[in-house]
Formats: sequence, structure tokens, C-alpha cells
Amino acid sequence: MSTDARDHTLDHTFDHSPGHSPEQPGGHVLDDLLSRAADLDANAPLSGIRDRFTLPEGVIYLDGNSLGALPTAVTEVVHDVLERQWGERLIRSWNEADWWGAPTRIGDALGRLVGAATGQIVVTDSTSVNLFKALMGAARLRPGRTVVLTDPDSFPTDLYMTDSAARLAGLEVRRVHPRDAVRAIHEAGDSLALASYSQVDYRTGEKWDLVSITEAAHAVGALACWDLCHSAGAMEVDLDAGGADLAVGCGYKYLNGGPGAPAFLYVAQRHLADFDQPLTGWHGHARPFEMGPSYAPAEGIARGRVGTPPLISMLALEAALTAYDGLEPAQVRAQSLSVTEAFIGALDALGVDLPLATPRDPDRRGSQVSLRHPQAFAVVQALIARGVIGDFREPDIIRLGFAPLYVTHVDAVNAAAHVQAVLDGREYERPEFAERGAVT
Ligand SMILES: Cc1ncc(COP(=O)(O)O)c(C=O)c1O
Ligand SMILES: Nc1c(O)cccc1C(=O)C[C@H](N)C(=O)O
Repeated sequence: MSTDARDHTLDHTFDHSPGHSPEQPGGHVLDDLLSRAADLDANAPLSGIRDRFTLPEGVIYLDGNSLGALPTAVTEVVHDVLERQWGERLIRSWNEADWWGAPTRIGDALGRLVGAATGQIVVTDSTSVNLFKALMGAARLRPGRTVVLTDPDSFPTDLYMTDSAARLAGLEVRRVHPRDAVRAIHEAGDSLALASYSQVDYRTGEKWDLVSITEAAHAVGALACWDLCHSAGAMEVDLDAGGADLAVGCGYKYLNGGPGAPAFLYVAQRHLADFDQPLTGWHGHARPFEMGPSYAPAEGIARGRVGTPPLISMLALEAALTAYDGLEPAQVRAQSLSVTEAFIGALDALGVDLPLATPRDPDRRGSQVSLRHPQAFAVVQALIARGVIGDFREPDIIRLGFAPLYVTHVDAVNAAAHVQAVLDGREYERPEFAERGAVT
């Protein structure tokens, strides 16, 4: 085993070094796994990219699917934004630093990661707000149609927003699991306005086929909208090639834009001229500084804008995207699959016998691995106490995200060993791990 593999091990409570004592289960197995993982890390195309991030010592961070890690470039840029652009240049920065153009400029930069040609993505608002614009915009693009389809297991905000938009637009919401979406689309036929799905399920990490659902929607004259929160930045998305009509996603997960980073909205070029979104704020106006009394939408994707954006967060996201410089989405996906495979393989090799909520088939999973356990919340707390940060999702999910830019194969194997130790030692039974905070 290279010393590198041991350098990345954590925590005095679990000794991963070779020559383990007999009570440490899987010792030699673990040594072999770590040795192979270190080789994979040394030879991976993304080797060294982790150095573009500032990560705390002694932590294996498996929550980048909730809040991404800090890219080193962000610190310097935010400093400049605060001290020079804001502090010294003050309002002149709207022009000098092109603050005004940031939402579409950053949208174009992000487009490279999700297969969108320039001019179709705007970075703005939250995912929830952008989804609302997309839903209402879709209803207006398909007047007279009465049905919207969505996943009953969607992230809650998607359900809430869909219900509200449907009430406003006079649509019936049909909640149909993505595995049955194609059939339901055909059943709805020409009453369908929109199929609205997440590409990757936030709980199970299951990946759904953007192309087949989009094609089925088009076959009945409807549109398809995709929530990319759990796929953007972790895999190829191919919005244009896949024929997506609309998409939304957030900036703070795999894209590492930081807490509260603005989200994004994609509208396919062919719909832009008719895309009539309901939040007609002045930043989306064709001539905002005429300050006229009535609304006229801007040309192109700028019409997705609403009001003044949070510039510090916006420019932090722009800097964060430079962590992808020189990387192709296919390489990012390959690393993601390799690391998640290393984790699943290590669980198997170490004899961890927990049901996987995530498909083993790499074509069917995103960049996370979810395990089921009746005391999942306490298991996650016990892992966090060991320095392995993941999260719990209702009702019984241990959710571990493998952000491909900074989670290594060695991290994955060590994390599996910590899962094994938590379960074997029944650490999740300790009373302190039962206590829940406001954010779980
Ligand atoms: C699939 C999905 N959609 C939407 C959201 C919510 O996004 P926001 O808080 O930006 O509105 C999240 C996570 O927070 C999510 O996982
Ligand atoms: N957006 C979050 C927040 O504002 C607070 C705490 C967590 C989050 C998350 O991102 C949750 C995440 N979307 C999820 O998949 O569970």
C-alpha cells in the first residue's frame, strides 16, 4: 500500500494501517482495497484536481451533493469582489466588472458542463423559483393542454411548486414514478403539457433516462423539463443533444458555488422567443434602463432574469466553475462511477450487509450511494463523529455523495471501513447520536 492511502485515513478510533489487530474486521482485505484504491487515484485522469479545493484535515466529505466543498479559486475572487469591485469601484462595477452580464455569462460557462450551447442558460434565483418559471412558461407554450406529470418521490420543493403552478395555470398534476413515465405520457396523449422530472433521484441516487422521457413527451406534442440538481457537475447531461425543452438546477451542490449560490434555468433555443415566464422583473426587461411603465421581455435567455442578483454569490459560483477547467464531463462521469464502484465494492468485500437504495448498475446511478438502515439517522451521526460526513434522508436513508472532483478512491474505501466499524460496534446505539437538529 502506498503511504498516500494511509495518509488519507482518519481518526484514532479506527486504525486502517496494515498489521491491524484481529478485532478490526477485514484488516488484510482492507489493506488490499486501500492499495488498489491508491493506485487508481495515482492513475486517474482527475488525479490532482482535488488540489483545486480547500478541504479540512481529517474529514472524508461525502456531502457534496448537498453543499459542495470550497474551490480555492473562490476565496481570491470573493476577496476581489469585496475589496476592489465593491469597496473601491462601488457602483461603477456594474459596467467595469460587467456585473450586469454575469447571469448570462456564467450561464454560458455552465452550459459546457450540461451540454447546452451558449445563450440558453441564465444563472439566477433559486431552483424553486426557476422551476416555477419553467412550469408556468411550459403551460403558456402549450395552451389548452391540461396535464402535468411529475414524480411522487421528487424533492419536496418540486412537488410544492408543481402543485402551485398547476393551480395557477389550471392544470391537473399526475404524480407518476419515472419508471412508468413513458406509459403515462402516452396515456395522457395530447392533453399533456409537460413531463417534469429529476434526472437523478435525491434520495436513492437512481438516474433516469432523460432521452426516452423527453422523446415520449415530444411524441405527444408535450414538453420535458429536467431538474438537474443531482446531476449537473457530476456527469454528462447533454441537454441539447437529448432534446430537453427546459431545465433547472442548483449551483451549490456538485458545482461548488457555496451556500445559497444562485441556481440556473435552461430554455432550449427553439422556445426562447415564445418563452413567457411569469416573474416579470426589471432585470428581464428588454430595455431595463428606459424605466418604462410596461414590461417587454429581453431577447433570449436574459428574459429568465427577475431582479437584482446576489452578486457576491454569483461571482463565487463563476470562480467555482474554474475547478472544471480542462475537464470534460465524460471524464468527470468516469471518475464518479469509478469512485462509487470502489465504495460499493469495498462494502461487499468487507461484508457490510446493508441494502443499497442505489442501483448497482452504473448506467442507472448518479454520483451518490444510498444505504438503508432502520436507524439511518444515528448511523449518519456516528459516521460524522468519525469524520465521514454524509447525510440522512427520510425515512431510512444513509446518503453518501461522491463529488468526483475531490473524493478519491482511498476516501471511498476508508468510508466503507468506517461504515463497517459503525455497524459492527453498534455505535449508532449511543444516545448522543439520536438527537436531531433543525437541519438533518
Ligand atoms: C432535486 C432538488 N430540487 C430542488 C432543490 C431545492 O433547491 P433550492 O433550495 O435552490 O430552491 C433541491 C435541494 O435543495 C433538490 O435536491
Ligand atoms: N438546499 C439545502 C438547504 O438550503 C439546507 C440544507 C440542505 C439543503 C439541500 O441542498 C438538500 C438537498 N437538496 C437534498 O438533496 O437533500
